[in-house]
Amino acid sequence: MQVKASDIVRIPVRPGGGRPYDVVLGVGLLGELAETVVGRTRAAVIHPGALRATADAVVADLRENAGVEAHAIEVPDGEEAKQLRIAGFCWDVLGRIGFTRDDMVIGLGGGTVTDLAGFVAASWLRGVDVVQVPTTVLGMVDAAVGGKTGIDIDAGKNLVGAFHQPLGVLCDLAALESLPAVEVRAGLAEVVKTGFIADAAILDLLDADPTGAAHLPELIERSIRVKAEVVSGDPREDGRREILNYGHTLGHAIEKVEHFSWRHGAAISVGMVFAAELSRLVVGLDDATADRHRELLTRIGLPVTYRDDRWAALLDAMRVDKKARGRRMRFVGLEAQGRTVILDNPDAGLLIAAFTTVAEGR
Ligand SMILES: NC(=O)c1ccc[n+]([C@@H]2O[C@H](COP(=O)([O-])OP(=O)(O)OC[C@H]3O[C@@H](n4cnc5c(N)ncnc54)[C@H](O)[C@@H]3O)[C@@H](O)[C@H]2O)c1
Ligand SMILES: O=C(O)C(=O)C[C@@H](O)[C@H](O)[C@H](O)COP(=O)(O)O
Ligand SMILES: [Zn+2]
Repeated sequence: MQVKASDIVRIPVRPGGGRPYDVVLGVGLLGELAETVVGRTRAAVIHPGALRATADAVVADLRENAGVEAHAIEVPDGEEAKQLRIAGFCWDVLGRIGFTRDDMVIGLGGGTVTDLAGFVAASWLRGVDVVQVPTTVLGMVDAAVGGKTGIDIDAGKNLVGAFHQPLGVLCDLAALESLPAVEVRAGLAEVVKTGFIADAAILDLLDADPTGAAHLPELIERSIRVKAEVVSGDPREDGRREILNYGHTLGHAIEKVEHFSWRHGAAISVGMVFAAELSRLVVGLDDATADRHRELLTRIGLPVTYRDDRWAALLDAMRVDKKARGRRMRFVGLEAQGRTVILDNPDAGLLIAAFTTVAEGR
């Protein structure tokens, strides 16, 4: 997708008592990376195969313009990267190249790679610096910002990880030119989430152009601003940050049941429709807002239904969601657009009723 944006925008993230950083958004920013590694001895650029050429260019730039010993670490595409085996491979490489505490990891790729690179940085020597360079819409608007890092295990999505804030986030909109449309749509799911939980203008922009093309820089900037504000106030998810999990309880369960073959954005699209229906049943979310979920996500081209024969497995998966406490399942719900509420231990019958509205016979 061709993206035009004239200015460079810096969005501050001030995570509690932690180190402040900026999310930098603009076109042609990769050159800024060298400045962030000057003075270090080594940098490791973790990237997927799809971005090999970009990673090679970054490595060459860091060697020539920052004078560091730069290494590319290629990992599998997509969710395959978020595996213990792949984290182990990255640790092995860091060990082999003698990576020390003042060296720097760079996560170059979509949300899967920024989650993995962040986790590798959080765990290597108990924590080294990471700069995130997201190259998907989803990575820019959500995954690379806020320091949630992690990997998947058989028991579920993101169950092993750490909070580890990056030193900075560089969103080069030029990267999106090679991003397939299906990945843009997946990223728009998190943008829609941000619209429903916080910024109504996002929903209006997407209503006007559900491809996102006409307003992509503005949609990305608005979403990052919301995420930056939320994680600044609650970096370790002690409370308000949970709102960013809207649609994720069922969404993550679908990802697990589908053995991580669904795109994250597609799964949380269904998850948001479910959360809206549950909100309609439990806290009286108005019909127009609830219906707007299905309408808008469908117009974007995201799924809003899921097979009806997996409810038991989905329930099991939802019980190990990170928001659960003891035997109580907890969901992020909506009382109205922009007004989130925790739905604490909803009645089992209401959960099934909400699921019925997204269930599709096989
Ligand atoms: N940590 C967080 O706060 C957070 C937030 C949201 C999502 N996530 C995680 O993010 C992941 C999803 O991220 P995603 O949607 O970016 O998927 P992804 O990382 O799998 O990227 C999608 C695909 O696009 C390719 N790609 C990436 N950039 C490209 C480019 N510029 N041009 C062409 N191809 C490119 C990738 O190789 C991959 O095949 C999930 O694992 C999800 O759990 C994390
Ligand atoms: O940043 C957050 O906080 C989020 O919840 C953002 C989500 O979009 C993202 O998918 C996140 O990885 C989910 O986290 P988890 O704690 O539910 O694994
Ligand atoms: Zn998400």
